Amino acid sequence: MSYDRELVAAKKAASLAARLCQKVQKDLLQSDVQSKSDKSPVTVADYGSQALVSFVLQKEFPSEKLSLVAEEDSGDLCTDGAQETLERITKLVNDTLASDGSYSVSPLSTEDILQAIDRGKSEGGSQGHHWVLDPIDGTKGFVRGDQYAIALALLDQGKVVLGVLACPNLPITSISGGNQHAFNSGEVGCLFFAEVGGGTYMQSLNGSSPLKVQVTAVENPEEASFFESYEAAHSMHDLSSLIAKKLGVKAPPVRIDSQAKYGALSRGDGAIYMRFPHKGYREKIWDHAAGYIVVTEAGGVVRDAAGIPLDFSRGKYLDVDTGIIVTNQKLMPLVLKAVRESLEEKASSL
Ligand SMILES: Nc1ncnc2c1ncn2[C@@H]1O[C@H](COP(=O)(O)O)[C@@H](O)[C@H]1OP(=O)(O)O
Ligand SMILES: [Mg+2]
Ligand SMILES: [Mg+2]
Ligand SMILES: [Mg+2]
Repeated sequence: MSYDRELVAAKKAASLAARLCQKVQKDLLQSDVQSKSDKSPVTVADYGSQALVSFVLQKEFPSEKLSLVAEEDSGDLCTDGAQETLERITKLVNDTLASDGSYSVSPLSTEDILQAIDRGKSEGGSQGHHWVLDPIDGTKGFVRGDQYAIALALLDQGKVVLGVLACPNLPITSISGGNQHAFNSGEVGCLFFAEVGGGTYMQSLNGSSPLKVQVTAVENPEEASFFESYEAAHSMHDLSSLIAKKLGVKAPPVRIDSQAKYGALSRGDGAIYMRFPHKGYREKIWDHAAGYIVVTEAGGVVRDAAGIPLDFSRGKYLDVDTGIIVTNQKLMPLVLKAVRESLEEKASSL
C-alpha cells in the first residue's frame, strides 16, 4: 500500500507548523512560557503547531474520520485568564495560514482552535489509521533557542508507515563534531521524511529538492560518536558515558534536544543515540514514531535496552525496557552488549 497522499499532506502540515514555530521562537517573550500541570514549559507555539497540523490534516482528508494522537490538549487554555493566550494562538495560526495561502478559509475562531487542538485526543492502538503528533518535540530546546522538531507520523495497524520530522534549527550540513548551533553555521532548517519501504529523504525547509540519506556505515565503535539528550533530567548521562567508555568511543557526546537526534543520525552525522530516562518516566509514542521511521528507512535499527523492537500499537505509551538505543545494524549487537554489562555493573554497585 502506498501512503504518498498522506506523505504530501504530512510534509505540508509539518512545514507550516515549522513556519509558525520559527516566528514564535524569533520573538519569544518570557510571557509566552507558562507552566502546565507537569511543569514542563508549554508555549503558544506548542498549541499553535498542534492546531495547525490538525487543521491541515482535516482539510486534506475531509471525508475521513481523523484519528490524531497528540501531546497537547486544550485544558489549560479553557481556564480563567487564558483567553489572551488563546487569542494569540488563534492569530498565529490564522497569520500562518494566510501567509501560505493554500487554504482559502475565513479566519478561524478561538473555538475552532480549541476544537482543532482537541482532535488530538485519540488513544491510538493496533487497529486502523492513527496520526501521531508532537507539535514541538524538545520544548526546552525551543525555549532556549536550540534544537526542536515538529514530529508527525502515521500508524497503520499499529505499525509506523510514514514519518516527517521538521527541524527548523538543524544545519543543512552535518553536525558531526558538535557544530549544532544555528548561530555558527550556514543554512538551517531540515525536513526529513520517510515512507515504509521507500527510504528516507531530507530537504531544506525552504524547499530544495530532496536528497536520499543513509545512516553511517561505521563498524568500529572507537570511530563512532554518540548523541544524547541535552537535558540531564531526560536521560542518564552517567550511564551513556559508561557504555561509551566500554565501547571505546573516543568522541565526546553530542547533546542535542528533541527528535532532531534521529534526523541527524539518519544522515550519518553520528553513529549512536542512547536514551535512558530516569526511573518512573514512561515514553510516549509521539516522542519516537516519526524519528523511528526516519532512521529505520535510512538503514538504522531502534531497540530498547533489552534488544526488543519498539511496539507502537499499544496506545499512547511505549513500554520499553530501561531505555532506547538507535544505531546501525553492525554496531547494534556491540552496543546492546555494552548496555547489558553497564546495567549489571550499575545494579551491583548499588
Ligand atoms: N523527565 C523526562 N524524561 C525524559 N523525557 C522527557 C522528560 N520530560 C519531557 N520529556 C520529553 O523528552 C523529549 C525531549 O527530550 P530530549 O530533548 O531530551 O530528547 C521531549 O519529548 C520531551 O517532551 P516535549 O515534547 O514536551 O519537549
Ligand atoms: Mg511537552
Ligand atoms: Mg516530545
Ligand atoms: Mg512536545
